[in-house]
Amino acid sequence: MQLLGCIADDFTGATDIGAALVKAGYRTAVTIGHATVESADSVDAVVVALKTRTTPVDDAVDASTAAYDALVAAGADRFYFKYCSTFDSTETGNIGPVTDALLDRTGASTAIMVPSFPANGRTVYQGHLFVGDALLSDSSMRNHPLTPMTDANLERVLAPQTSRPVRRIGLATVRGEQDALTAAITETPGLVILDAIDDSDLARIAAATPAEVLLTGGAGLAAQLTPKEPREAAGALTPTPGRRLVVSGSASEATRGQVSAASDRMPSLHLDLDALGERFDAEIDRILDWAEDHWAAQPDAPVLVYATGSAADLEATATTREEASELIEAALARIASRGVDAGVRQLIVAGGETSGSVVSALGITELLIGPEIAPGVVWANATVDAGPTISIALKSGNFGSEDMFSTAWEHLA
Ligand SMILES: Nc1ncnc2c1ncn2[C@@H]1O[C@H](COP(=O)(O)OP(=O)(O)O)[C@@H](O)[C@H]1O
Ligand SMILES: O=C(O)[C@@H](O)C(=O)COP(=O)(O)O
Repeated sequence: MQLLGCIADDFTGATDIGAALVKAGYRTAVTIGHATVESADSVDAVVVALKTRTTPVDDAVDASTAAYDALVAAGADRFYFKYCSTFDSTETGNIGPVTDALLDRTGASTAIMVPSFPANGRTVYQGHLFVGDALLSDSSMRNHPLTPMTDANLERVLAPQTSRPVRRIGLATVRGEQDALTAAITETPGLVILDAIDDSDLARIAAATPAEVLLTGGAGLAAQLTPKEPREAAGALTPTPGRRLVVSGSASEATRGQVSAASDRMPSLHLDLDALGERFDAEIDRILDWAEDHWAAQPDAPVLVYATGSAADLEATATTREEASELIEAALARIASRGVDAGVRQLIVAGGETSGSVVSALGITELLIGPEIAPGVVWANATVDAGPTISIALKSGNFGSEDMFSTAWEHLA
């Protein structure tokens, strides 16, 4: 038996890697933050979705090692720590500390660090992470509300987060002889950052990395792994008919473009943080009444509730960013859950942290991966609080085409 155990540091990342593994031919289960992996016997990979990207280091380490233990109990014998393709982290973690803890737990001496995701424009060259044609530090990630990324040099970002040596392997070695690449990966213990600028680089890295080395990175590398017995990629899901809702807590550039495109095409409501801060419950009631009017008038049309439409919104509140972000996540989680009570069966959630809050509020424990909407974004089916099944798409901040809030529904058909 060979079961790949993946630990994802946020929920959008979990569906991102789940989709990549399904495409690579793995039968894959995505479980939400809980330790029992019920379907392990019938799958080739299990992804445990955590919400540890921005939690305190100790909490992230505890949750990740608990997930690791559950995966071992389920029979996993190879491990993958999935973090963001833009290496989202703070000065203290959590990429370095979680990698260290997983190395301690597995007994492996080496971890490869491979955030590249070429299909979404994330590439690593000379140890520097690019987003499209810009260095990470010149991309919109520089202004992320929770994990601003102001340095594209991955060695410099990672070194303060880990107690182990950090080194890197350049593109010439990645593109050279496989044996030499394997030797370069394993020659000394530590965390090894690898250059990769297209999928064939990732395929070479996947092929050259021995099974005992801890895999870490974005979903791009996962798409190049090969299961023992490759299966056909997942087919279409059976969508549940019902109302459609988009909740967006993401402040990322791509989401802002999607919000702006959607405002011309569907009823859209911008969260009023001051009103939420002063009278949370009454404001949620008002938003649900507003949505109900639109659903009643046009049952198939989606409605959008969003936190940030422009970069200026990030500065516009009287509260601190942390308070604003907590308020937004709480509000969108409540709106999604009240929406499901009101008949929403097709739901898009934009933002990784936001997805964590919404999925937890809905009591979802497992996601069944379905059709792709865009690279890294998929529909999944999930049971809400042991009640209705809904189709849900967890959209990472910077993924998806500009019109996806109005076109994603077509992929469910
Ligand atoms: N206008 C705003 N002011 C403060 N925080 C915000 C604002 N808009 C969004 N946020 C917060 O920023 C975070 C965005 O993170 P996330 O949901 O992961 O989105 P992304 O996938 O774009 O990174 C969330 O915690 C959200 O509540
Ligand atoms: O690897 C990626 O880029 C995504 O899977 C991801 O983790 C994105 O995070 P959010 O932008 O916070 O959704």
